[in-house]
Amino acid sequence: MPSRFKPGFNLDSGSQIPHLRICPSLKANIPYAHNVPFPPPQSSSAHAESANHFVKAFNDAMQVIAEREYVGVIWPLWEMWGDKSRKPMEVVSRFLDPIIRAAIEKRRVAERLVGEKGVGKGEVEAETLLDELLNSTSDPKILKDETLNILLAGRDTTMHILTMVVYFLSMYPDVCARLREEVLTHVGPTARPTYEGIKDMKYLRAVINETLRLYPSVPFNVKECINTTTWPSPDPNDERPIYIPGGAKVPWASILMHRRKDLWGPDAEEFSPDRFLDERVKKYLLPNPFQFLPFNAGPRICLGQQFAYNEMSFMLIRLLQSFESFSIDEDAFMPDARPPKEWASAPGRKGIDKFRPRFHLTMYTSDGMWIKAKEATY
Ligand code: HEM
Repeated sequence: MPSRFKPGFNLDSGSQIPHLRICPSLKANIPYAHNVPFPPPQSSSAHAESANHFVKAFNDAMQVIAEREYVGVIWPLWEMWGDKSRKPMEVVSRFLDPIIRAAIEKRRVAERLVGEKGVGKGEVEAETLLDELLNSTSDPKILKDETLNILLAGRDTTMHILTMVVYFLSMYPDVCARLREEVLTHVGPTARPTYEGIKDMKYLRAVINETLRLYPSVPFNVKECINTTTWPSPDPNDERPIYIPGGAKVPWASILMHRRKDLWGPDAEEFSPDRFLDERVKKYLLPNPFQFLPFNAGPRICLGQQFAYNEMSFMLIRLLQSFESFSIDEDAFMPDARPPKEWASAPGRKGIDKFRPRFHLTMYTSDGMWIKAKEATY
């Protein structure tokens, strides 16, 4: 890992989705900061290029979809002269379609072989998400939709939180040192983290949760009310309920709820992982667990929640085994990815943080997060 990151790295776990294994994108070029004087020559292999185009087109398509959400039901008027998602989706399809066709073909061959040996269909061992999906269908459209769905749900969300954890570790070296101590005590400097071991790492979970609280990957959400209903008034002195007509769209923002001082205490804007471990749990969180909703709740709760915790923990343990501290490389940020100067005097995180958050369907940092990492000496 350290050798790959040698000249400075842009943490983009999204390009390393091991569970999907649909794009061998580690072959794609690692991005270099705009101010690196002598970036090493970039690979121009066909695969590197198509993986880069795919990532860009996928992001562009999400931007279009997010804009449609902002505009609301009249979005088709905005696209009277053409479907804005068409071009990026063509690039996405050019990348994905051959992978899906190859997977279907591979499955056909495998099933023919197991059939000849007398083993039934559906018993082909699934190694990847696509393999698993192929156990249920060979319809290329469904396979493509499901793959893209999981790519969006499972890549950008996890990528954002990993990026933000590393950002917070750079901002708060004491948190980094304590977390690294936990990693070395529980896992050691080189051993492979296990599911059981990760479960015992309370501080790691607290760091991830505190990051999910302050910068949730899905900061805004909107649900549609199917039937007319009423909600209790949020004002305890007002007994009159709020009328919600059937079909009404109800937007809500976990990022605002997660930072409310009445719900989290006077230090709600501070990065303090201990709030998930000390007396603040009893005081603020336990009486009202629904105030912490990075994965939403109820029947549409994130299906990948546990997977995500595990994946992020694994990645962070591996990172902290290799590196002992991090610092933000402010000069490496493109000028428009830095927070505007006037934000410095703003209250709360806006005045503290050193990057400019962006949002389409999920949160992200434009131009990545530029961090310097100090290699571990143990
Ligand atoms: C930090 C990581 C993640 C966060 C913060 C996150 C957050 C969320 C949220 C807020 C929703 C609900 C959206 C809504 O209200 O409609 C959701 C849904 C979903 N997530 Fe995640 N997610 C994460 C990782 C993952 C991963 C790794 C996967 C799969 C590998 C995944 C799969 C899904 C799926 C399939 C849904 C849709 C569930 C449904 O509509 O019934 N998520 N996620």
